[in-house]
Amino acid sequence: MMFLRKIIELVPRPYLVNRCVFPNITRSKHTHHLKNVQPESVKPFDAIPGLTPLPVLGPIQHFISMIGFLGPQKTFYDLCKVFYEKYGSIVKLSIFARADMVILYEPEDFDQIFRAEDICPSRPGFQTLIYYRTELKKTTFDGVYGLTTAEGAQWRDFRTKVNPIFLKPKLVKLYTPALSEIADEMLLKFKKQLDNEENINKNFEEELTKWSLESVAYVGLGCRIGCLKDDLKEDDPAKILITCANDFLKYTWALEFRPSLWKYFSTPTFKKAMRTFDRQWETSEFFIKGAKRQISERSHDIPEEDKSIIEKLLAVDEKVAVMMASEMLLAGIDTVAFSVTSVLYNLAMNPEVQDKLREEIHSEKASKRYLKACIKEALRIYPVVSTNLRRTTKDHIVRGYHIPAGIDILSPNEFLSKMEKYYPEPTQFIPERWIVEKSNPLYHGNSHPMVTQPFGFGVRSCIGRRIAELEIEILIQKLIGELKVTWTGPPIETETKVLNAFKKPYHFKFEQL
Ligand code: HEM
Repeated sequence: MMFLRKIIELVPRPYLVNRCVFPNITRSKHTHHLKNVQPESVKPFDAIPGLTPLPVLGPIQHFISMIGFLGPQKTFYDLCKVFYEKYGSIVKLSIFARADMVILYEPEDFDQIFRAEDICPSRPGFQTLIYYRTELKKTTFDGVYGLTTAEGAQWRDFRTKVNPIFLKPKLVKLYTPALSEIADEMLLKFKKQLDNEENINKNFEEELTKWSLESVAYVGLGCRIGCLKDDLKEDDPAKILITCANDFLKYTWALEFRPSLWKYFSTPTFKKAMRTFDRQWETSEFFIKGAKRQISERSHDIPEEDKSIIEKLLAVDEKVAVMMASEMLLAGIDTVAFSVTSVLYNLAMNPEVQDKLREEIHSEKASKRYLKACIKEALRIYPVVSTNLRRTTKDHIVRGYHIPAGIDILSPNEFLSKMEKYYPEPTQFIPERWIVEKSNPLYHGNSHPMVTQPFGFGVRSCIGRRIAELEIEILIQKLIGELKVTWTGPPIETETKVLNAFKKPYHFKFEQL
């Protein structure tokens, strides 16, 4: 700390950025005793087992390869497993310049906290994006901070405005035609390359990302943006959005999950991140203006229930509309592309499941029961978000320990979802568990309902869930309806880069039926 202070003293004031003070990062004193509770019956927060922090650095020594027992290459899943095996059901992590974290491994325990916090839940967002919106561009955003970064009343107001629009029953009917058209184009792209397996696998992630951006952009902006064009130029606004989405994760990972001094200095990566946020916002505004023009040029008014998400958002408030679109373009791309890859990989590895699904797709029945079960099962085994998170806003007692306000509570959903305790044959892809009767030992209801939560929990859960599910269902129906997919390599592995990601290379093989 002394060393840091010395450097800061040497730097001329205008170059110093005060990013050290973040809202909600402090917690109430651990020695503080809860009202109405016998002090001796409640163990203090600091008594929770976990990583022993070094002064100033926190438990960083555990993450340094060769010194600690963790090593730097682990996924969140691996970390959760190591902590559980070493410390048990409740684990504390203290990391320099972050709020203290507690991982709770018993679903009843995080259920208790998540429910008690579900009136206006706090979930710490990406600190760089929060800084950009609430400090650097404070006057531009003027209190409209979006769902991913807003907290308290600002989050509640925003969510109250957008919830009815996202939850309207006609959403599926409204967007199915356009999303089907986009999925058809994607299918055509695959079909054109069937005999070039190498090419398909090399470009697989990029092509899926373009499809998911095109799909979510249609919903968020109300128009096709042209991501699926073969000759996308670097300065095409669609290409800019793809680059911004990639860079967003790249820079967030570097600044917030790796050692970085961005809170004290404008490091080169920090400057690039701010430029990315600028470009992403300007491009969202550009597309929203286009959508606005199209709506105003329309000669007739259409019934309220047929109005698109964007038209309804614009009627609420233009700033909310741009912010919501901008967030959809960040949150709705890699999440959906990863989930589709997960479904396809599991179908490729389980040909009998794939055949059964294809039978449902080709049947005259309107039911998508088995398709939905396949998606649920893929998200259970490979969720894009490994752990859910809430920051406590009040005191709690869990397992006899005092947890004060300001603590980040992690529910290790991916880890729990692969435990025999909750699901028989937990690593096997068995979509039937989501549809069998209660009497069947596979029945998913035998597990605790909080164990598998790929879209999060309660009033702060994913607002894009229905859109994501619709996009995935439509694309999988098209692909599996016409193509047979197999996997020709060793089992796929994941890595954690902010979100879960699949390690390359891919080994998909698609064949025309
Ligand atoms: C399969 C795809 C997706 C998965 C697995 C997923 C998962 C999640 C999860 C776990 C959360 C945190 C929820 C919580 O804290 O309880 C979340 C939040 C969010 N997601 Fe998604 N998501 C997906 C797709 C999308 C899409 C397509 C959009 C945009 C339309 C979107 C927009 C958001 C937003 C804005 C939030 C913040 C909500 C809030 O804090 O009020 N997501 N998502």
